[in-house]
Amino acid sequence: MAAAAAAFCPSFFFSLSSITDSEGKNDNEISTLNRFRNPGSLLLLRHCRGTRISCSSTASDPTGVHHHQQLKSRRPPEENIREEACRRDEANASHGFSACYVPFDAPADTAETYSLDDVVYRSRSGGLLDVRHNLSALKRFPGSHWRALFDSRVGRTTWPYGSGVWSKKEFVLPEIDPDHIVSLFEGNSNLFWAERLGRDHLGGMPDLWVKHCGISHTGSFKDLGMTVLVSQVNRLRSAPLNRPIAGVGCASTGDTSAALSAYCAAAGIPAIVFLPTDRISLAQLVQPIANGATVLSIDTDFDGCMRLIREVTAELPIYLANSLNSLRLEGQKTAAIEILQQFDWEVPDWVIVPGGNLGNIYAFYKGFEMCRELELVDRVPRLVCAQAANANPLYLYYKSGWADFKPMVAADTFASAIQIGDPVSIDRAVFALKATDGIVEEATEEELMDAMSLADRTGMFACPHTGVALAALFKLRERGVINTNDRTIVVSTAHGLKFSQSKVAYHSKEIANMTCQYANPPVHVKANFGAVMDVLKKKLEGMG
Ligand SMILES: Cc1ncc(COP(=O)(O)O)c(C=O)c1O
Ligand SMILES: N[C@@H](CCOP(=O)(O)O)C(=O)O
Repeated sequence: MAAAAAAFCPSFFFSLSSITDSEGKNDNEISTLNRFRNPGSLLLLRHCRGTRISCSSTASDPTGVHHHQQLKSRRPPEENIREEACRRDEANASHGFSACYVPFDAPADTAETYSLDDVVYRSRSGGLLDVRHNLSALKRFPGSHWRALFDSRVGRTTWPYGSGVWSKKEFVLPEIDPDHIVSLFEGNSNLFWAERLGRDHLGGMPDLWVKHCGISHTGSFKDLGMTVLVSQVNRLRSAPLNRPIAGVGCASTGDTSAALSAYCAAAGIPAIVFLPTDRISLAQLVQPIANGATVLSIDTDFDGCMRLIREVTAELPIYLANSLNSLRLEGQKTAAIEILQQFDWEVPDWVIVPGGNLGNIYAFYKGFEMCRELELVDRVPRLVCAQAANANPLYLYYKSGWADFKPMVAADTFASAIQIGDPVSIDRAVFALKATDGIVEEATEEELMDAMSLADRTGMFACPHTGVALAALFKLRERGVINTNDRTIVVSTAHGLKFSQSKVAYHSKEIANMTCQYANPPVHVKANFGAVMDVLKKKLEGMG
C-alpha cells in the first residue's frame, strides 16, 4: 500500500528548496520517515506538478483501493520518463552545485582547474586529475537533507533518479541535463548478508556483508562509472556543444570493455575496445562483440593495451574511458554511499575491495569521505585493498612501508580482471589507504579459488576477484585484525557467471598444484534406478 501510494506521488517532485512543515522538517524527510517508520499507517502529503494532493490510508484499509481514484497519475500516457524529467527540471532552481577537474590532491585554492566539458585526462605536470565538487554549495543543505533526498529516490522509475548512481546526481555530475544521461538503471545493488559464511567459517561473524556490485547490467561494478562517463560524452557530442568525438575507447581486462560497449550501444555512440589476447574470459569477450563495439584483440597484456589506448586517444578523436579518466570514479563512488544508505547511514568498520588498476579503492574512499564532509555520517570505515599475489604491485609497495613502488609484469591469475602490473591509479590508492588507516592484503591462486568456492557453498556465486577479497578477510580474521563483531563489507566486483570457466576447472580438479578442497564434481550415473539408488545411499551415509 505504501509502495503504491509512493509510486503515484513520488517525492522527487520537490525542488531541493522544498516545502518545510511547521516543525521545520522538509517534505522529503517527512515522507521518508513515514514510509520507513510507519509503513502500515501512512499519511503522505505531496506536491505533484505543483498540485497539492492528499493521499491517505490507514491500517484499517490495507488495500488502499478506496484511495486509488484520489491519486493522480504521474505523467500523461504519451509522455516518456525523459520528457517528464525535462518538465520537472525546468521548475527546479539551480543551487550553484557544480564540479570541475583539478590536479589530484591539489590544494583548495589551486588555480589549475578544468571544466568537465574539456577533454583532459592529465594535469599540467602529467599527474592524475580529480573531480572536485563545490562543497560550499552542497553544504548549504544539512546532512539530514541529503540522506532524506537520496532515500526518497531509491528504486523508482523516475528519470534519472531510479538509477543508484543518478539518485545521487548532485554529488556526481550536478550540472548535466537529465536528457543527456545514458543510464541503464544501474546501482541499487544487493547487500548480501553472508550469514552462513560468517557464522560457520569466520568464527561467528554476525555482521558480515557482501556488496554485490557485480549483480548489475553488464555483470560488474564498471556500470556505475560508465553511466557517468558515457553520459558526459553524450553531452559533449550533442547540441549546443557538438564536440567532434568520434567514439569512446578503452583498454580492458574484460569488464570495462563490457560496460563501455553496452552504454555506448544504448546511446548510439561507437565504442572501441583493446583486449589482451587470451587473457579474458569467453563471457567477457562476447559482451562487446554482441554490443557491436570494434574489438581489437592485441598480443600483449592489459598494461600493454593501456599504453596503446593512451597513445591512440592522444592522436584520434576517441574519448578515453578507463579510470585514468576521473569521471568514472564519480559514478563508482556511489557504491560507497549506497552501503551507508543500506545501513541507515551507519558507518561499517571495514570495507574490503579487490584492486587492479586501483581506481575503485579510491572511488570508495571518495564516496565515504564526501558523506563525512557533508555530515551525512561522522566517520569513514577502514579500507582494505586485496590483490592477487600474481599481480601485487600495491601489496609490495605497502609492505615496503610505502618506500618503493615498482611496476611489474603481472603473472597469470584466475582473477584475470586484476592481472595488472602498472596500475594507473597507484597515487589515488595510496592516498585512500593512508587516509583510512587502510591495509593491503594478497591472496595466492589457491587461497582465492578456495575462498571463492567456499563462499559459493554458502549460497553465493562469487567471481575470483571476490575470492581475493574473501581470502584477505580470512587472513585478517586469523590475525585478529578484523574482530568477530566488526561490521565488515566485502565488495564483490563481478558476477560469477562471467568466470564459469575457472569454476569448471576448479570443480574438475584440473588445476596443476591445487588441491581444490571444495571441488564438487558431478557424479556420472547409469540411467537405471539401482545405480541412482546406490549413489544416493552412499551419499546419505556420508552425510549421516
Ligand atoms: C571484476 C573486477 N574486480 C576488481 C577490479 C579492480 O578494480 P580497479 O581496477 O579499480 O582496482 C576490476 C578491474 O580492474 C575488475 O574488473
Ligand atoms: N578490470 C578492468 C581493468 C581496467 O580498469 P579501469 O577501471 O581503469 O577501466 C577492466 O575490466 O578492464
